[in-house]
Amino acid sequence: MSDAQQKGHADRNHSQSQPQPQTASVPATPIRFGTDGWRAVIAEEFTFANVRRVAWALAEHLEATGRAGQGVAVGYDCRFLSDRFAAAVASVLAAAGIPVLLSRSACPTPALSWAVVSRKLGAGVMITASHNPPEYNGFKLKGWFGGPALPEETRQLEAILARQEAGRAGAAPPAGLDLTEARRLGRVEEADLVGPYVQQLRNLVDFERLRAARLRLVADPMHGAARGVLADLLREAGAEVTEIRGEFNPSFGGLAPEPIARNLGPAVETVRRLGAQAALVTDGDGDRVGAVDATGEVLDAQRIFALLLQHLVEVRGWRGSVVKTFAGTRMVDKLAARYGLPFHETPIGFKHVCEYALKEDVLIGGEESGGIGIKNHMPERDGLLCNLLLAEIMATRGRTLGEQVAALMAEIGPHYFQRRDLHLTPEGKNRLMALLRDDPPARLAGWPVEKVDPLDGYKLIFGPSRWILFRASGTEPVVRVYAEAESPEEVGALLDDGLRLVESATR
Ligand SMILES: O=P(O)(O)OC[C@H]1O[C@H](O)[C@H](O)[C@@H](O)[C@@H]1O
Repeated sequence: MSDAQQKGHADRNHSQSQPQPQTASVPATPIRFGTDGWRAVIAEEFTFANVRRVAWALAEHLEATGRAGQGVAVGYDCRFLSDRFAAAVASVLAAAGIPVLLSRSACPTPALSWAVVSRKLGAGVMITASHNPPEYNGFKLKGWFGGPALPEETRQLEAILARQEAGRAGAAPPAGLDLTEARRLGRVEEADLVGPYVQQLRNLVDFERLRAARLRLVADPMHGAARGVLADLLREAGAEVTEIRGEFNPSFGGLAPEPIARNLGPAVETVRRLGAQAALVTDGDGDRVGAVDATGEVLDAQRIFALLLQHLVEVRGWRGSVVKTFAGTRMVDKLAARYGLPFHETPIGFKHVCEYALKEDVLIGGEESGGIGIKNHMPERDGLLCNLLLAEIMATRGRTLGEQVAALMAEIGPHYFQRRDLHLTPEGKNRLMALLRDDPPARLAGWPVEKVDPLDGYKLIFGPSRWILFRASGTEPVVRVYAEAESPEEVGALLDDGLRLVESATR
């Protein structure tokens, strides 16, 4: 990168002796990276001392992999103290002699990722707990390619953390360099990460087509890091936009910033009241997409994934393989087969999609949770880009999203989906998983189980269009039960019977 990086690199050898260790107790629970990064409750486990520990371990990891000199981008979302945690990360990395590009303001996660890719940095750190409730914060690690660090990399980082903690015997990690001093030494450079990212989105989306359509839209960033950014882009694209939940509000108005039906009441209400053509929604850090149709019905990410795949192939004429994680809809399998595209299914976590994107030409990769990434950008989810493409679909087809889904289902068959999140005790969770492993039911809701797939949790499969999956979340203390079938009633029946199974296993 810039001079700052160069200087920081040159200073690196002298820096190890500068930071002065402070004394503090060892964290009660070991720091673990879950489905995507380390998440914890603010002030309980997510403390400045622990954030510094993770940053210090990251510095060692980057030295070991030879990427330290390339520098690290550090960004943050709109959560409580996120800017301060990001500054703590920057100061520790700077103390280790690593050049840091620190975001000047809160930014969406894909903007941070784009900074890593476009400036060819060694890694990225995003302070965010994504879609989790307001009491959480987190540390997402991005690899040099912009996407979530691969499983092997997070394992190495955890191992370094464990070793450093054992060796440190109660002392806190170095406090880091004072930021003013770090800036003076050229080890920390502050920059606008949003502007260059917005420019990249302009290159990827058909703004002319959007301008001609003059859509009426609601933009709902859920008080998250895409606030202002998505709405401004849509306005630039000629849409008449009403932004809701765009104020800075680290308590997220009492709803978790996860774009699923139970949190989308305000978007549904606004679409209905204004007669808008859709609401386009992003999660707390802008890497997930959600939407509400003109009818006020929530469009889940399964349908969004299918619409985007269809658009990229049929309208853009793009090709490449299709990757979905384990809870993804069968619509995607069907479309990949219909278009003759290679198809892969992975465990949950976009890092697994990234593994494919790094070794082959992936057209689109995505998840039930709303994290979807496309080719010609970066191997990373991008909620803003997906929303702009949804607008592009409406503009191209001259239809609402709901009408486009209906047209698609008329071609490939009906697909309905629902997810329930259950708060079980750790023992309850273990008993449920043991039952599914050792003695899964032969039937559920009247359908015979054809296969049990243990790729991530346990998926009971009933033919080509019905399944139910039981799986422990890696980011929240819940067990998720996902089901897909041919009608909402069938999904309801599967979930009811699935929940009875959970009850009997955990009683
Ligand atoms: O179901 P969970 O383990 O909580 O994971 C849900 C999601 O969490 C994070 O957002 C990850 O980045 C995603 O890849 C994953 O799909």
